Amino acid sequence: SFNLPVSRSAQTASSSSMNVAYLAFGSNVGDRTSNIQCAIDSLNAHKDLHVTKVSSIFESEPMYFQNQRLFLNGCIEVKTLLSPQELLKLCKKIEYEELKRVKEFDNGPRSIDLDIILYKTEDGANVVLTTDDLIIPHPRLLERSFVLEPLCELISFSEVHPVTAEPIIEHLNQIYEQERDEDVLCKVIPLPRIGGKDRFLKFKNKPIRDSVTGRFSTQTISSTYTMGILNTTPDSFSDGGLLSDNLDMQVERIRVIVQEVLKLSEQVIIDIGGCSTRPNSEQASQQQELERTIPLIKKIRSDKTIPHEKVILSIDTYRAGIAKLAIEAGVDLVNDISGGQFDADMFAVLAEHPNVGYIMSHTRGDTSTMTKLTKYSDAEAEENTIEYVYGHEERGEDTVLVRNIGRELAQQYAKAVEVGVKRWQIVLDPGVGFAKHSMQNLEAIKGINVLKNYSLARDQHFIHFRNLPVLVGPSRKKFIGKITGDETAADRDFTTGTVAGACVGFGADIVRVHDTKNCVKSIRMADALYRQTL
Ligand SMILES: Nc1nc2ncc(COP(=O)(O)O)nc2c(=O)[nH]1
Ligand SMILES: Nc1nc2ncc(COP(=O)(O)O)nc2c(=O)[nH]1
Repeated sequence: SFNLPVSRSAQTASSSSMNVAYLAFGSNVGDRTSNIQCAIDSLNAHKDLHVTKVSSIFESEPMYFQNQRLFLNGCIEVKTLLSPQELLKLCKKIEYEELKRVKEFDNGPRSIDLDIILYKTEDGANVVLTTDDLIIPHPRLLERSFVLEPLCELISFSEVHPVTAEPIIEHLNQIYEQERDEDVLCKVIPLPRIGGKDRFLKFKNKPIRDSVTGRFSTQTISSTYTMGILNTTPDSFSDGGLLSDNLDMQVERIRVIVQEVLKLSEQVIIDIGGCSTRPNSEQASQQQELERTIPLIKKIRSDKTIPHEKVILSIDTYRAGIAKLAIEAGVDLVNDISGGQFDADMFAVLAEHPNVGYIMSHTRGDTSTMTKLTKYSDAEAEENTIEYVYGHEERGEDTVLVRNIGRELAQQYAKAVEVGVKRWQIVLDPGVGFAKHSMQNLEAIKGINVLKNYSLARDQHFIHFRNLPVLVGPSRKKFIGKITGDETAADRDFTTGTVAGACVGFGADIVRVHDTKNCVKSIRMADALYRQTL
């Protein structure tokens, strides 16, 4: 194995006055996401337990007994005063009393399964226990990618398995070495159900071995999402507000976008904006933004001719109040160019809606100052911070910008999960065109895979962006014009298609574009070339 930075958390666990346990959750009966959310809420409600971290959710084929529904799995970290036996009792109570689990047979369907996989006492020592009803570490942990993958989002790379004494992430790599189909997991972002049916954003992640380091990092092999834009602002720089204040025309435009994208995709995302965010633009009032967006969202969602299970709506806003109303009106995603910096209430709104996705973008300052805040260096990295880009050796000059973006997004991420936003809701965005000059925008795009593998260890905190999807919004932006000479935004569509394809090549999972008709083709071509998705 390789010399990994030992994260502070491994050394200072003793400073926490609580025991730390890692639980695995699984569900394949009923409304699986809601079962998972209820189980987490029930655990958190216990006076002697606090849920401190929640992983992504992965959908996977049932292991052992195939003839049943797909499972949703993930892991959580809890701090607790409960002993392992008391914790087991609490898990069983939640499974059988609160979530009415009915155990038909071993490895069979279940509304919820809560397993204790690791348990550390307050001095950081690992518990190793074998009794009739409880074995710690979980005996089947090392054969299950649907447990190890989410667990590796929560623990530092140096965390070792208490029995094998090998880094846990090494055990995951050993599973991936076998290249089994069932280990290609699908990371899902749960969205509001419509008509009692599950709706997700899905990202099928294939473990790819890095030829230099021999380590595995996951690469998305499912189709890249096309996010169409509906700017309802009269001054939006790119389409001059052609559609502003005409609801029927806007719905017609949406119908066209839906039809264009669904020709080549399973789903389409439409981003509805009511307040321009281009540099130095005058900011619409909350009331204006509300009038431009909420009636439109309601009209779309009440339109029976639109296939809502395939049409995913996003609200492009940095205002918590607008986000809340938009969620109530039927949006599935909140797209916040400020990453929660402009409105302190934004994260609380997302924490209340665990089945709404959150696009957390990088920027600095505000729309009137961001063009000047383009100095990126390693000076900002605090001395007690260990940064690491898992699977990539680059930690030199060529990743300074992206590691800065990662560090600043990690700060927002930490605040968000502190308030109760779940990791499974979050999509990252490097913020192309926000607090970056032209060449830096190119670097941000080229560094997407570095951002996806960014990790930061500081004191008690370990944050890894593993499995977080990345959205990029290059469409018609100035950095394109700077290179092609196209002064006006509307002349940049052809080149936006080129850039959209390149974004897929560099690892983007969602690309935000104006000209959906042509860009969805560029994106599909790039999937065929880079993701072997035909
Ligand atoms: N994909 C998937 N397959 C499974 N197969 C069996 C069990 C039974 O697990 P247990 O031994 O902990 O009861 N759990 C899962 C699961 O959570 N996900
Ligand atoms: N997530 C995300 N959202 C965005 N919203 C607006 C704009 C500005 O472009 P527009 O005025 O053409 O919408 N760019 C982004 C972006 O890059 N990422």
